[in-house]
Amino acid sequence: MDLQSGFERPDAYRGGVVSIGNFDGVHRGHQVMARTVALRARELGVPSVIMTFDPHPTVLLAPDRTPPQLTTIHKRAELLDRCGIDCVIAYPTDRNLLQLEPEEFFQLIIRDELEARALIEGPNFHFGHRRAGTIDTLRTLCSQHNMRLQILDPVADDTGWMVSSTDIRKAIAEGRLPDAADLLGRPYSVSGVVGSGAQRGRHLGFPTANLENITVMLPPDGVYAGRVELADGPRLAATHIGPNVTFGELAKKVEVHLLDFAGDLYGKVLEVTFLERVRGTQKFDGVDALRRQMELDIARVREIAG
Ligand SMILES: Cc1cc2nc3c(=O)[nH]c(=O)nc-3n(C[C@H](O)[C@H](O)[C@H](O)COP(=O)(O)O)c2cc1C
Ligand SMILES: Nc1ncnc2c1ncn2[C@@H]1O[C@H](COP(=O)(O)OP(=O)(O)O)[C@@H](O)[C@H]1O
Repeated sequence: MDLQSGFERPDAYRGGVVSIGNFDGVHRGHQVMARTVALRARELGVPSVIMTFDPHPTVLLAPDRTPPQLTTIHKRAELLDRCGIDCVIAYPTDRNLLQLEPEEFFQLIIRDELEARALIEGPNFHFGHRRAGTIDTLRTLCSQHNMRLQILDPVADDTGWMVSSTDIRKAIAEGRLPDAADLLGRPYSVSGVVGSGAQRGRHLGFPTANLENITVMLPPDGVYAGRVELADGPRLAATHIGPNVTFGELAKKVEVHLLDFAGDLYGKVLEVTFLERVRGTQKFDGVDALRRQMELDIARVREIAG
């Protein structure tokens, strides 16, 4: 799969079946769209293309209202690849792009740059300056230019509600990780690079890999059951998010204790899933009390994730 920052290698995307959107989270609705794009492209023998934006347009338009991201651009590309997408364009959002009127966006991006053969979008697609372009605008422009357009039905959750990145963010913010997983079609996960901490974990009997450089949303402080995929197979993971209040620390950390594992993880990239919240962060009266609780946490992780 080809991940491009902007319009770098036109051969990989020109003349394809295209869908444009943020695709943050690549949730069940996005997956249906991406698979439909891939299927139509195979039928026509052309590339399947997703054009997305990195950063999210609201980073420029309303930085204080920018929602936390659910997926990095690399994770988005990986998940879209699994849906059969050939090329992901991560457009480095700039003011010029956001100023384009819907008709200009259609002409300059969809026709001149992408040379799209067909477009596939969801029912709430908007495009151009101030999101002025609607599905109706798009229908008119596509029929004027003889371009095929397919609008997909919304994908709903069990209660009939449309799956959305907003609801997934809400579920994660409230610690409802099983609900987030239902909407995503997989457990929520974050990736980080293992850095060094206070070197206390090994003395507690529970070494923890401290994950740094996490750029996506985190669930609320507390302990989580999950898994980590290592080169030699999966491991259960007890993850703590929050400050080590028992030791008088204030800095928020994300630390993963891998069950049934011993080895050096420094500098490695780990992706940890969050299956269920076990409890909140607590301040314990000393190391022994914390250790006893961590033993209970780990037993719980085995029940949930094992
Ligand atoms: C499963 C688990 C639960 C934890 N729960 C708490 C907690 O409730 N309160 C707290 O202060 N620290 C908690 N911690 C964090 C420990 O204090 C931390 O791992 C330890 O101080 C080691 O820090 P270090 O990695 O910087 O050496 C938890 C860690 C794990 C792995
Ligand atoms: N079961 C394990 N889970 C997590 N990390 C482990 C494990 N076994 C060994 N390690 C290694 O030990 C390090 C953590 O030890 P710790 O004493 O908590 O130090 P630090 O404070 O630097 O995180 C991890 O970064 C990893 O390299």
